Amino acid sequence: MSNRPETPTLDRVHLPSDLKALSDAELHRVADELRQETISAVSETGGHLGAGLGVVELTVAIHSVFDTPRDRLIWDVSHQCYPHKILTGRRDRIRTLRQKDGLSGFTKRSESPYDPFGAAHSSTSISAALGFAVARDLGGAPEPSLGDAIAVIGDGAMSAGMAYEAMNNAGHLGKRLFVILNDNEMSIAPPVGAMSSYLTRLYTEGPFQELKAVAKGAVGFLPEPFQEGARRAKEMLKGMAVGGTLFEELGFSYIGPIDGHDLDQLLPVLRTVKARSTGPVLIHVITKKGKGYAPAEDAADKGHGVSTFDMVTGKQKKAVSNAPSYTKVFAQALMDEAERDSKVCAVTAAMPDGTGLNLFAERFPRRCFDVGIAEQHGVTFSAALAAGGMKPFCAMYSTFLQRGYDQVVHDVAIQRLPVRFAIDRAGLVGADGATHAGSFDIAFLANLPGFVVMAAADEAELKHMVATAVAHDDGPIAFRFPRGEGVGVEMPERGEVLEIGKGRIVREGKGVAILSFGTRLKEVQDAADALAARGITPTVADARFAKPLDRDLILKLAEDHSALITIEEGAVGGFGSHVAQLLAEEGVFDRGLAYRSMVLPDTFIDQASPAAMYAEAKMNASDIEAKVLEVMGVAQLDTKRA
Ligand SMILES: Cc1ncc(C[n+]2csc(CCOP(=O)(O)OP(=O)(O)O)c2C)c(N)n1
Ligand SMILES: CC(=O)[C@@H](O)[C@H](O)COP(=O)(O)O
Ligand SMILES: [Mg+2]
Repeated sequence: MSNRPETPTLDRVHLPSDLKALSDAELHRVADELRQETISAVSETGGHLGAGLGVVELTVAIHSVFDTPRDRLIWDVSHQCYPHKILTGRRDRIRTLRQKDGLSGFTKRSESPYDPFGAAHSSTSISAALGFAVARDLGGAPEPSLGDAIAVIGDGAMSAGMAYEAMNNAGHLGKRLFVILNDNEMSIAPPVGAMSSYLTRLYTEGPFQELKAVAKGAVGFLPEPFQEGARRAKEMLKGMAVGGTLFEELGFSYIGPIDGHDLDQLLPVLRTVKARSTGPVLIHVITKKGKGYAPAEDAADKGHGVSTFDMVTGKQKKAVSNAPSYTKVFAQALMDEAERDSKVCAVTAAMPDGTGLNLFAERFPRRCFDVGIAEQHGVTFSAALAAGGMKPFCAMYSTFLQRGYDQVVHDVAIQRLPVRFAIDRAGLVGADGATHAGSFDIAFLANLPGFVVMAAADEAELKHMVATAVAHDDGPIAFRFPRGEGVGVEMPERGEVLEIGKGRIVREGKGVAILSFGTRLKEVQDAADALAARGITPTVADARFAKPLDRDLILKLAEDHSALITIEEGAVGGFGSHVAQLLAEEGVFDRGLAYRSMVLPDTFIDQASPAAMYAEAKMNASDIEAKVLEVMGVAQLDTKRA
């Protein structure tokens, strides 16, 4: 397979409107070439491969039947949108995916009119499609004017409550709306839960084969698709607990299941629903994640997320690691603790591999719970596990915990329940960009009464924080750590229980103190080394806790130095804001302390490498060095104290 495939038919397609001039036979060729082009592009960029390969035919069919961008097409999560981007005028930039100044790996309103609604967190597509449908019917008509609304949502995303909230509302409103359920029996990991089993039953039981046969032949059910589809679905469900498909109960016409890789099924079904439908319709499409590329199809994760790879062998080019990843350190530390304490248990919301809990699940299957994409439920479930006497570790990415925030406040914090939040992907994450940045958790947790909020400065600190969290039974506690590998520090045999609300001095200096919260500590140390060459020797401290603050340490640093700088991998409103509040309340500013806080800027930073993103945020070692020089300039260093 050459790295740049021959794509004579795809080359004729610059925009979706070009598809309309093609015969169905030519559309088949477009789909085949689009698949090769997607594989080729991702082999150079890395990214989300399997999901896009699974919707190649669906993408061609939707764009050839519907009239995008007037018809609003909304991809749920949108990690499957690369073929869509290739067909919608972005093929010339597709090899810049997920890179600085390149195309986003997700749909993005600012990138193209063919991306009417951005996404990257799951299960928002039906709500968005319904909003467009209602805006259309109310006469809201920005350019291009509003046509149909189509949501494509995966079976994994259908585990989240939000999808049902939207369907409940859509069924009630009865608006013309299309939901395409892309069922590939995969989330990132194999999907879990009763809903997943339900979907499987819809097509694995006998009647599906019958329906499939009807669909394959003369597509005989099409003249009256809704009635026939509904009738068959009901037949299918005879003997099951419910009387019709769940979707019908919610007010949708149900069509399917149909083979999502067969354009001869997809095209007539979509043409028919477009011509005839008046209300909400759910089209249940069966696909294969990774379809058409053996290394993806054969992989356990179906090629969900890959680094750059060799197209012929599928072998991914992974960077050599110098230290264990924070995720692995967390998982290992938690397993060690669980070995000693049978109350330790763990909760993930559809991210077992990403959070390292796949390892925990292998060792302690009864104490590990994958709740599906259901962060809200995951948090409340953890709260009740804690109320029931267990020691739950609710392991979530910072960005996804946002979805469970009310539950964090209402179910955990107010009830002062000892849920342990292991917050992975804290700070800027790189190629996934702004939607996945873990920017806000310090701010949204440290303002909650009774919460303990920690950030690990390195992997040894992370191990201590896991031990601290196990021991802390008096209310909620959170610890955050970033994506990627640690700094390579020596690891303690066993995590040590830290004193709550106490930081540590890392190096003694004078004049300026830098108080770090989290893994910027390494950059701070590098900056301090560089400053030493100029004869400037800042004190460096690791706060460990944003809540409760180490008041003694902070006030002592303020007392002993002329200037204080705080730094954290989070947005304004977090650690630095709490320090500033303390300093103000204690009248320290009145006594002339120069204070600066280094936080993420008040913008959403687009995808790039984490280092480039932190450079944009002005938070790398050179920026810290510059900040020290700046603050020394304005501090008019008190020589007595210096
Ligand atoms: C709220 C939220 N939680 C978790 C994720 C991480 N995530 C991204 S894709 C994915 C699996 C989605 O599965 P599915 O919807 O079936 O799509 P597929 O990849 O199978 O096409 C998960 C868990 C997310 N994007 N959003
Ligand atoms: C689309 C999505 O939300 C996930 O696939 C995410 O990109 C995974 O991120 P990590 O690579 O950091 O696990
Ligand atoms: Mg899926």
